[in-house]
Amino acid sequence: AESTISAGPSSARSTTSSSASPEPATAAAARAVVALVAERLDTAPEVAAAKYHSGQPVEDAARERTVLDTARTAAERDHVDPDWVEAVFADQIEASKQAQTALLDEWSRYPDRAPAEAPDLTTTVRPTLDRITSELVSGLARLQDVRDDPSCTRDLRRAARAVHVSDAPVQQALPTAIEHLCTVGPGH
Ligand SMILES: C=C(O[C@@H]1C=C(C(=O)O)C=C[C@H]1O)C(=O)O
Repeated sequence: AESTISAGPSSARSTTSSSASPEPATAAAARAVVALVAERLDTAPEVAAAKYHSGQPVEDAARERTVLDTARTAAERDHVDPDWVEAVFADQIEASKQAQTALLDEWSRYPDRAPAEAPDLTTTVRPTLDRITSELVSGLARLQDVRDDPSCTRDLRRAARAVHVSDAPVQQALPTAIEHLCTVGPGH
């Protein structure tokens, strides 16, 4: 049956279309970015495992510079604010080190909880991180348009609460990882 649009008052069409609201776009962009942030942070146990077995320190300043430079270059290519992208990636690095430090501390106190094996950092984990870098910059290109919206922080927190990560030290580092994603709210 064809629907007929009656001119009666009960079916009066609203002059404001629901698609005019910025909210859904903000929520969707926030969810996509938080999923990538969580995926990146969830590599911390593997990175920590590699370092536990190799004895390498958590911090690798040269690698950090490479990560930040790669993110900046991708931002410029995708027309995203490079300073914002660099600040967001600095948070990702900080959050990863926070989770790694907590895990290594736990494993040194309770060696039976330490992973028996570790993936290779250079050939396995870092290539994964590099793939996420480019995906995250694309996600930030979408979030950029709504990062000033008052709803950005709320949508981000909501997405962060709903996201699943592997363990408590990773979960605890999430607030650090989302700190500068929106231009209003925490950190501003
Ligand atoms: C993840 C690592 O640990 C630290 C965190 C980094 C990151 O999040 O990209 C980079 C270098 C390290 O300071 C790593 O060594 O690859």
